[in-house]
Amino acid sequence: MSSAAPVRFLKGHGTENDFVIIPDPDGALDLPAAAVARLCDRRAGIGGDGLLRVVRSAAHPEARAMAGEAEWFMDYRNADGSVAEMCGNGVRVFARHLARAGLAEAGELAVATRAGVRRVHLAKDGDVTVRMGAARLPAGPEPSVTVAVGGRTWPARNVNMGNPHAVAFVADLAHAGDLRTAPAVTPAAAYPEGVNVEFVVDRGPRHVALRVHERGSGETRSCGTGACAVMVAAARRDGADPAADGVPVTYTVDVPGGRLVITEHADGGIEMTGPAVIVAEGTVDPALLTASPGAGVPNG
Ligand SMILES: N[C@@H](CCC[C@H](N)C(=O)O)C(=O)O
Repeated sequence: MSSAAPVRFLKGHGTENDFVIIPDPDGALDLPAAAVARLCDRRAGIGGDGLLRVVRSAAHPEARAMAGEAEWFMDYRNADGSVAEMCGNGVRVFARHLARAGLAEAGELAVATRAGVRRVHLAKDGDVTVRMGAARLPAGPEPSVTVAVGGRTWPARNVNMGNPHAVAFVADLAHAGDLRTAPAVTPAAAYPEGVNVEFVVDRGPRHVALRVHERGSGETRSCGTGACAVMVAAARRDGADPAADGVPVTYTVDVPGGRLVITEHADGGIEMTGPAVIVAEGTVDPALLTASPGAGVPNG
């Protein structure tokens, strides 16, 4: 262990989309992309699909304007260290951590994210519900982008949940292959900041299942924003549009790591319910945050 003070962490997941949680209330930690990637490394670090830094909104330049509405800012990073606007599973786990740590009351809670303030409802135990905001997608029922893996291509819907998604309905989830590399999405100009790609099959009426390749993380066991994007794409495909019909619609979305239940309301707002679990906590050797790439962390 290096002589600098150890850094506290927790580990949590939502439908097995797993996160390193770093409490940093005053925004005092230097967390460059390389340090985040080392913390998320599953062999040489703690391991996670992403990292949730827990910072007071007032202490973070990107969140200061939201401080009156939401005391805490979810500074979300992907496993490669890149910054993302929003993480749907992450925000449930973030809220669970706040309540468990006595930093927020169970019940209604606002969390600042780069995509804006998200309202969370959590009981002491059990599932957590998040108001995810409205989806943004091109008008009309037609897919506007194409996803390709191996020799196969599919039409896909461009759905923005604060972060970008391409949703492709496929005959079999196995057709997505091993997803070790990112699927090709065209036109690339539709996603100047990169894209998360969801592959979807039907499981029954208003019930679908997905696999996802996440921007900055690779294939994960779940993606909350992705599941919301899938729900909206499935609803439009099925002829349902609550903002136009005035009738809310609910889908069950199975992910490799569990199940999410998602409702689109008549005001366009999307509500997602799913689990959020903290599984461990401890301290990290601060050398992990400063080690040069490939150097590893010295023992002792
Ligand atoms: N797993 C998250 C999404 C995390 C961000 C994503 N990889 C991106 O870069 O947009 C979720 O649960 O929504």
